[in-house]
Amino acid sequence: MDNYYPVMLKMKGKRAVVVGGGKIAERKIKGLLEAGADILVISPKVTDKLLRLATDKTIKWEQKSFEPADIKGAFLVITAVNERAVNQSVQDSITDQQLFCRSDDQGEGNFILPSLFRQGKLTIAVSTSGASPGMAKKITAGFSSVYDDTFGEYLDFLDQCRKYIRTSIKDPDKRKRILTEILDEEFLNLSHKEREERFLGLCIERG
Ligand SMILES: C[C@@]1(CC(=O)O)C2=NC(=C\c3[nH]c(c(CCC(=O)O)c3CC(=O)O)Cc3[nH]c(c(CC(=O)O)c3CCC(=O)O)/C=C3\N/C(=C\2)[C@@H](CCC(=O)O)[C@]3(C)CC(=O)O)/[C@H]1CCC(=O)O
Ligand SMILES: NC(=O)c1ccc[n+]([C@@H]2O[C@H](COP(=O)([O-])OP(=O)(O)OC[C@H]3O[C@@H](n4cnc5c(N)ncnc54)[C@H](O)[C@@H]3O)[C@@H](O)[C@H]2O)c1
Repeated sequence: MDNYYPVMLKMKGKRAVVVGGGKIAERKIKGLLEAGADILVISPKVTDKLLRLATDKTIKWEQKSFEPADIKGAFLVITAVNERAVNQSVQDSITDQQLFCRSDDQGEGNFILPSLFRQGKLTIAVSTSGASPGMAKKITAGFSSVYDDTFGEYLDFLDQCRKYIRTSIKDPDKRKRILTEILDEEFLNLSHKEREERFLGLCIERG
């Protein structure tokens, strides 16, 4: 089997159409919302949560059965309908340029979704290539004890340091050395102030 090719998609403002408004659609929409997508749901019925999101205009909902015109111009389409024939008609309407996930039949779409763990800027995506979504979920659940809030703050610190180094230190070897040194575990357990002091010290020593 060919492996899937993992990517991190920019979805901000991009049209994502979700066909179906049940439990599975709700779960897929959660991830799309976190990525700032422009979400349109096509479904005769939606869950209470999706109804609230539609009422406060966080998502758009057209209360109707699927028709091919609904996905025209969409960047990404997910179908999660409890009737195979409807999911098939969505698939039949997809163009070669559209990203398409078919929730009831892995082999038929051109992408699948991983299970996600997020902590600040850290995202860990786990896929079993469709072998066992339940196992993917079990694996991601294990990361919460390893990467806590402190790690999220540390990653923000690394982000700031990297931006500073990229503009202030011209020598690529020095850059690389400092960027490697701030990955040392000792930094994780320092306070924000202590981290900044250690970092500036390193820049002076190595720079
Ligand atoms: C990871 C996660 C992400 C998400 O949904 O956002 C996700 N499924 C999750 C859970 C889950 N899904 C299912 C169960 C019941 C147990 C079981 O069947 O094993 C559970 C467990 C549960 O709900 O606890 C049933 C199921 N799933 C698919 C099919 C159809 C098929 O296999 O063809 C059927 C049978 C439907 C039926 O019976 O008719 C297909 C897919 N599900 C995928 C993703 C993609 C592969 C991911 C991978 O690489 O492993 C893929 C291929 C396409 C896609 O949907 O993207 C999410 C965990 C979220 C979290 O982390 O909380
Ligand atoms: N990929 C996954 O992670 C995963 C997990 C479990 C189940 N599934 C599969 O996903 C599908 C959806 O499951 P669910 O539990 O959300 O079902 P559900 O019954 O809760 O929801 C189905 C939704 O489809 C809508 N619908 C019905 N006919 C429609 C039409 N013609 N046009 C548009 N919308 C229509 C319904 O109004 C409803 O909102 C099922 O096929 C299920 O087997 C996928």
